[in-house]
Amino acid sequence: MTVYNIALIGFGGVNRALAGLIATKNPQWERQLGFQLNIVAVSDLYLGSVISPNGLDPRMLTEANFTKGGFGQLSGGSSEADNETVIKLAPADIVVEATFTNPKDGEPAVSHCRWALQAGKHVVTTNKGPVALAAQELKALAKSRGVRFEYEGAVMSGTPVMRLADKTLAGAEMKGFEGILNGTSNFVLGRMEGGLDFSSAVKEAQALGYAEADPTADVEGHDVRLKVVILANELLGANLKPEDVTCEGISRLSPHDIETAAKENCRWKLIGSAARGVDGIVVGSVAPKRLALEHPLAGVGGATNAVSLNTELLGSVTITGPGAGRVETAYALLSDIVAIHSAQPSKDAKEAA
Ligand SMILES: NC(=O)c1ccc[n+]([C@@H]2O[C@H](COP(=O)([O-])OP(=O)(O)OC[C@H]3O[C@@H](n4cnc5c(N)ncnc54)[C@H](O)[C@@H]3O)[C@@H](O)[C@H]2O)c1
Ligand SMILES: N[C@@H](CCO)C(=O)O
Repeated sequence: MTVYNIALIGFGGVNRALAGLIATKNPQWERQLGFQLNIVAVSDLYLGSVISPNGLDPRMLTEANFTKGGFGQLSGGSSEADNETVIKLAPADIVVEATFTNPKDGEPAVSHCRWALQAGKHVVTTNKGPVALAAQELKALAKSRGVRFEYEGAVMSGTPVMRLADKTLAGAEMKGFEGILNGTSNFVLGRMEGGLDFSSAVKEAQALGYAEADPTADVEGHDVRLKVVILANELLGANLKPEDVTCEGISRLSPHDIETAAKENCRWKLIGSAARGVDGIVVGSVAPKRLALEHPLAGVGGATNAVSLNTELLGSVTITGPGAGRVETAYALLSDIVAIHSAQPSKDAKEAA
């Protein structure tokens, strides 16, 4: 049986949900996917760090109500988060990075990924910072160490937009994309259309686990800007940086704007897009747009995301699905591990060699 030892960096909504899935689904994964996951370390800014080479009980991790520094009570634990030691020294095959997204320089998550890859460990992450700001460096580093850097959950949560484009639409010649790429702002717009005020709607999105630690990133469009950068660089071969993408969020839309649009059979949506111009240059933008109700993106509600990929050979292909959520995003991490598993000879075979 293949068992991947994993180290969780960050133990908030997403990594906790992954631990919860491990607690119940390992036997099923062994049958259906050919592997089980074993958590050998966790490090969290608030809770501290713990390394346990034989593995930690995932149920205990998710059900214990740890308070600040609580990992210090566990065998092999410390009340301080020593990410560097955990990443470099824990006997993990895969480091799962799910700390806060830092839209400015991606740190400390970029360093977390770098340390792991340098140590010959695969990295799976839902953190947009390292992917938007350092993907080229981290992909090259992974290649040089014979490991993988996977990040499907950085855009559209567990909805597989990047693998769809990379694998299933290979050769279709991508020209651009446009879509709803932030679950929180889409949820907020829908709740405001239902009469709720802006800040109550944001609070609901936070309680449901959709929002960033600082929800300003969601409602001011900064989160979508990172996703536009990621998709433009991945799908269109661009080399965009966040400052190359114009950005306006939804915070300036008033209840009156939303009401007026509804009366005129329209709906506001926060749209992220990028396209290659005739000069070959890729241009990206984030802005609220008033869409007629017949527009394919107008009916996308709640935290659901949708993106239409404009291809040369197939025309427009739209993928829609969850754009945020704890379990939905934990699924993205699982899908990354499935990709790692599929791409390499079995761990058992390597050990036998
Ligand atoms: N929640 C979603 O729907 C979703 C979807 C896609 C991507 N993401 C991304 O996934 C990541 C995790 O999301 P989440 O919802 O679990 O966030 P969260 O805020 O619930 O959890 C983040 C955790 O990371 C810990 N942390 C922060 N900085 C740290 C550091 N330097 N070292 C160790 N621990 C640190 C925090 O204490 C917290 O427990 C974020 O980058 C987010 O942008 C989230
Ligand atoms: N805060 C983000 C999470 C997914 O990246 C959103 O609401 O879409």
